[in-house]
Parts: sequence; C-alpha cells; structure tokens
Amino acid sequence: MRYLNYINGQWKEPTTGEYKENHSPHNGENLGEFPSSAKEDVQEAAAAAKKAFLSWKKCSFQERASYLRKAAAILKANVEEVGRDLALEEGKTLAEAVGETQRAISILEYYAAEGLQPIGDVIPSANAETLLYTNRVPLGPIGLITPWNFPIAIPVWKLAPALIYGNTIVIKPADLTPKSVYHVMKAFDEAGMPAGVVNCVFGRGSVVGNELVENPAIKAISFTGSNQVGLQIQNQATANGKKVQLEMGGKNPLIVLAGAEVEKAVNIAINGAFKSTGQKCTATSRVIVEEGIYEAFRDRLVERTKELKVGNPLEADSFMGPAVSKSQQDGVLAMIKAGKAEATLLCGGEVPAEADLANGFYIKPTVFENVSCNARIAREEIFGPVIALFKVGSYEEAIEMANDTEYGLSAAICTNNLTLANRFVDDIEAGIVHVNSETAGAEPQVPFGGCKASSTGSREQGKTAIEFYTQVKTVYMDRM
Ligand SMILES: NC(=O)C1=CN([C@@H]2O[C@H](COP(=O)(O)OP(=O)(O)OC[C@H]3O[C@@H](n4cnc5c(N)ncnc54)[C@H](OP(=O)(O)O)[C@@H]3O)[C@@H](O)[C@H]2O)C=CC1
Ligand SMILES: O=C(O)CCC(=O)C(=O)O
Repeated sequence: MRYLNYINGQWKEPTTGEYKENHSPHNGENLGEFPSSAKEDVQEAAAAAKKAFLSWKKCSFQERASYLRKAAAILKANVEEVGRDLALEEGKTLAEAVGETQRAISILEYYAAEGLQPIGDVIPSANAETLLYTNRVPLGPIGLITPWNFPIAIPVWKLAPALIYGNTIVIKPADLTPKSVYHVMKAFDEAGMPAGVVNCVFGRGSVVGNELVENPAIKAISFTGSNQVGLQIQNQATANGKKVQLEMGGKNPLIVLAGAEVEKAVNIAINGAFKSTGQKCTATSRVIVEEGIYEAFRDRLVERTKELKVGNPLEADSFMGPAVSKSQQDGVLAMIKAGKAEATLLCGGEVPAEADLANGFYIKPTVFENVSCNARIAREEIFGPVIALFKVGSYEEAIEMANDTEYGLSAAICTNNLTLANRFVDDIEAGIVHVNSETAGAEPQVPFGGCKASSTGSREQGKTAIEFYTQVKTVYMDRM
C-alpha cells in the first residue's frame, strides 16, 4: 500500500512523486511505501501550519482538548492494530508495542486534562490599583523531528502539549518507522481536526528535517535522536532564531549494592538493558556492582540472559526482537567486537544461529565483565542489548564511576539501605533517578529529560512541557 503526506487536512502525494519501501527488521517484508518528500512539501506544510495557527490559538482549551480526546479514543479503538504495525516496523515485541501505543493514548488524555490547569499567576503589584498577572501564549507552528525507537510515544509526547497550548505542528517521523505516525495523523483526521493544525511530511532528515529547521514559518524545533544530529540542529535552528529542545543519548548506570535482593536486581538489570533490544536512550548500559554481591549477581545475570528468547516480535514468548535496521545491527556488533578486545565476554556477543532469524537484524543479549573505565563499551552509547559489568568496593566508588560519563539521562540503584538510597538521589548526575526500579520508562505526568550531554532546553512531558511550548506574557492591567 502507498501512504501519503498529511498537509492542510489532506492526504497529499510528495512533489517528488517518489516513495520508499518500509521494511520489517524481522524478515524484510515490505510494509508499505512512504513519500520521499522534498523541501517544497515542508514549505507547503509550514505555510498551512502558519495559517491554521491564527484560528487554533484562539480556540478555547476545552475545544482543543476535545480533539486530543477524540484522537485518543480512535487510537484506543485500534490499539491492537496500531501496536502490531509498530512491532512490525520497529521490531520491539508486540506486548511492548501495544504498551507504547497505550502510552501514546494516555499522553493525549493527560494533556487534554492538563489544558484546564492554571497557566499563569496573579502577582501583587507595587501599585495598589494595578492587576498584575502572567499569561502564557503559544509560539506558533512547531517542527517536531522524532526517532524510530519510540515511533508513537515520542511523536505524541511532543505534539500533545504543543497542540493543547495553542501551537500548530509539522512532524517529520523517523524514516525507518513512518507507519506509527501515519496512524496518529489518521486519528486526528478522523477526529475532524481543523485543516493545517497537524501536518506530517515523510522523508529523509537531511531534506525534510533540514527544511523544518530552516523554514522561517517554524518558530521552534523539538528533537529526539542522536547527539551528533541534535547538536547540528541546535546550531542551525538557533542561528535561525528558533527555540530548540533536544533529547539525546544516555550511558545509564545501575548500581547494585551488597544487601540488594539478587533476583530482583537481576530482573531490573535485564528489563532495563534488553527490552526493546536495548534501543532506548534510558536503557541500562553500565551495571556497577558492590563486591559483596558481585559473583552471585553476575552468575544469575548470565544464567537468566542465556534463557531470554530472542525472536519474532509477534510471537508471545519472544522477550527481545531484532535491532531496527542493518546499520543499527552493524553498529552494535562493531561495539561488541571492540568489547571483545577490551573486556571479558560472559554471554551473547553474536547473532543468533536460528534459521528463522537469518533474515532479521538480530543480536544476542550480551554481557561483558572486566571492563576498564576507558573502554569504548564503558564510555560510548551502544543503543543495543549490551551490559558492561563493573565490580566496586564501596558506594563511594560506585557513585564516582556512575557519574564518570558525559551523559546524564537516567540512573538506578538497587539497595535495601535507605540512607544510601537517599544519598544516591542527591549524588547522581541524572535527570531521572530510580530506586529499586529499572533505568527505562517514563510516565506522562512527570518531567522527562537529562543533564550534561543528554538534553538541552526545558524538560518534556508533565507540567513542565508548558515551558517549551509557550512563552510568558506579563500583563499590567490598570483602570482608565
Ligand atoms: N535519544 C534517543 O532516543 C535516540 C538516540 N539515537 C541514537 O542515534 C543513533 C543513530 O540513530 P538515527 O536514527 O540515525 O538518529 P538520528 O539522530 O540521525 O535521527 C533522529 C531524527 O533526526 C532526523 N535527522 C537526521 N539528520 C537530520 C538533519 N540533518 N536535519 C534534521 N533532521 C535530521 C532523522 O531523520 P531520518 O530518520 O530520515 O534519518 C530522525 O527523524 C542511534 O544508534 C542511537 O545511538 C537514535 C534514536 C533515538
Ligand atoms: O524509557 C522510556 O520509556 C523512554 C525512552 C526514550 O524516550 C528514548 O529512548 O528516546
């Protein structure tokens, strides 16, 4: 089937007339053809978003919320189909894909309700006669550039707050996973969203994404993806006078202290590191274990890792599907090769041998130990199912190692020691902190984002999303 761009309330062919096949990372099956758009398509979408902004910003919050609720209800009615399409195009398991679709629905519902929350303050003025207050106003048309690893949740956690606060949007979904955003556009279309408020242009980042960053009608860019592209976009967008928000990489640590329950800590490590094939910016990448528990933890981790079923994402007993693409698989295998030269491989470290996985981009879940702090697998984001294990003598050593990274997105600790848990919350350099739970995961009602090289700009999600998607207006109101 051939899919089209969604511009100004219409399904439109790309001006290039060209399309690209979308393939399953499990077996190469063709899942449909999506537009290879040109910058002219983005220009048309940006112009539509600019025009629609004039009336959308004047809608009441209740009216805007009603479209979010309708789109959520439409996705909810189709959650199994949308989740299945997501699993097919991205490769995460069906349970995770349906869960992610449900999460997108919850985000739409959350922001529909958030629209009725206060957006300003009344502040005493120096002048007794003056009513002094702050209001928040939308920015205008916003460009959203999204990655393939959460192909429905991330687009929705950007577009829902953008829309509820009165902005219009043009989204460029990741080239590898276009169908998930197609489902979101279809839901808004069926919800009767006014023309031009939501627009979607499919195609390459270097063409479609680049034009979004350049186009003068677009007032802000929210991006999730690699540090390399993010920083380039930041420079370019800032030079063009746009507001920018970036969510990028992680090298997230899990500390396991002596006294933690081994089985629970192993579960937390496995879920954090291997779900979604480790393709999360919040994935657990470094596991730092105190010496009193190290051997017991390591042996059980390896035993459990070897039992994990790697396989077809649609099969109910698969724990882990393929990497999203050949290039992603190659990149992870190259890091594993580097790891073999600089550390001790405990399990995994290769592609599975099963014949029915031979046409997919599979990688076995992998654990290394004896990893030096300067090893590539200790320092670089792998974005694949790889754990680097470290043995430390104390909490102090663990926290020093955990913070020895350029990134600061999420971090976790397993401990039964409340004092050390509290110290960890204070000491760790991360935007998201977990005590006795995995590094990954994000609830819609709380801020999401990191420190150091992981994020720039204000936090996403929760009440804090308003910071990026609006600007403050201060009003001095006096009588004549
Ligand atoms: N923090 C996170 O959540 C993510 C991190 N990553 C990291 O990035 C690595 C590479 O993944 P990749 O998908 O290539 O990530 P990218 O950063 O290249 O892609 C993210 C988004 O940016 C777009 N893009 C790419 N180049 C430009 C450009 N010049 N101007 C505007 N937009 C652009 C992409 O489009 P297109 O799809 O067409 O290339 C995609 O929509 C991964 O291995 C992982 O380490 C990846 C995804 C998510
Ligand atoms: O951990 C999560 O659920 C969200 C992770 C995320 O946003 C990402 O990998 O880009």
